[in-house]
Amino acid sequence: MFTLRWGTQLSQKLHPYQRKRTDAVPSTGSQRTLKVAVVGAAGGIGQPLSLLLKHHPHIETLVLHDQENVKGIAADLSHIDTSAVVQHFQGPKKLALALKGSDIVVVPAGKPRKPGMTRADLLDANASIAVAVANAVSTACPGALLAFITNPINTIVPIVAEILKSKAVYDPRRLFGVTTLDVVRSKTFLGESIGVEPEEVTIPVIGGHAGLTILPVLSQCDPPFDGDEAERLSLFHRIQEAGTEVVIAKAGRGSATLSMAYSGARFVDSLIRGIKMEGGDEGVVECTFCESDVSEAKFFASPVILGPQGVKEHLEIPCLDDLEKAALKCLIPILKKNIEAGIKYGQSAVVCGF
Ligand SMILES: NC(=O)C1=CN([C@@H]2O[C@H](COP(=O)(O)OP(=O)(O)OC[C@H]3O[C@@H](n4cnc5c(N)ncnc54)[C@H](O)[C@@H]3O)[C@@H](O)[C@H]2O)C=CC1
Ligand SMILES: O=C([O-])CC(=O)C(=O)O
Repeated sequence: MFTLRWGTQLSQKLHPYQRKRTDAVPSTGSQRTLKVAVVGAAGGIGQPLSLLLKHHPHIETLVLHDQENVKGIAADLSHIDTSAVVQHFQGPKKLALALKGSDIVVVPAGKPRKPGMTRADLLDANASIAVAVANAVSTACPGALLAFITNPINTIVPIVAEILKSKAVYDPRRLFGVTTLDVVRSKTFLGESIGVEPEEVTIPVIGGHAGLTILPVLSQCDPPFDGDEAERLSLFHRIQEAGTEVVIAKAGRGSATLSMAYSGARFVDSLIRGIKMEGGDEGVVECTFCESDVSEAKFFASPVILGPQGVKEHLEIPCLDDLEKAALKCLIPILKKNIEAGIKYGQSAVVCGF
């Protein structure tokens, strides 16, 4: 029978640079206790993401929210023989009600790219969605772990932080931009290149989630990638431009949805394993875009250990080789600019009372 591989198999192996921990608490078992909400559940990512989450052994209630009608999607999912209860809500007026008491809110709501667009071009269309979700979270579930998939991630996450700050509910440990797809792609492409199963590959991907801000740390790949400089550069470029590869292939019908749903489900699974303290000695490690002081940028994608409150510990930026050091130097000013745009947008949204 087909079974999804939740838990350690679906997540990354221990990173080579990760410290062993001694304060881990044993698994609390597999009771369904959690309420997880998907905002944008009718979309290209939202539907397969919800399908994957319907199978999760710890999810008791799966909430689907969208501005479009999700009643049919909820009816469809509710026939699957797993016991997560599916609820559905439509429209902005129902958003706070939908999110009430959620433990995790994952947000794939928003416009995707068309060929010729950058992720930054989505800001005008998607920023107000992020503001609306942040406002609703602040009253309905201020303690929830909040994971944004909506692009442009580098700017959306700082916007949300400003809105939550204005409501006095911002906790940097609980706000994430989902960059797991960059790790998933890196594992796949490196697995092909090295000649091993992609599941066997571990590699941190740091920085942000757009073009040059995506920095796959090839030098820390396990098993090692020992391609020559031309091969390294070509792989580096393919990982950075993988989103565009899909946008071009879809020819106007959006961007990555299925690989993103898989990656989003994997990230939610890691958040859940953090909540349930299921990471064993090593803890649950994911690369994610969140506020930290590990770099010169206020928000940065890097490996973190997840726990019940979200980020439990930021791991240091992995050792970089000369190519990666140059890439980091080049990405920091771009990322800072993206973040600054988000802070400005968020602050003006607060002033305007959105
Ligand atoms: N972080 C990442 O790695 C990735 C991010 N993305 C981003 O994910 C977002 C969604 O992509 P797709 O699912 O392909 O788009 P889509 O257009 O297929 O789905 C978006 C859904 O959001 C809903 N929506 C829009 N505004 C809403 C609101 N205010 N409240 C509730 N629902 C709302 C729409 O009705 C639609 O059902 C895009 O911004 C895309 O760029 C896509 C791939 C990877
Ligand atoms: O490229 C896009 O617009 C969607 C995205 O973020 C990705 O696939 O990495």
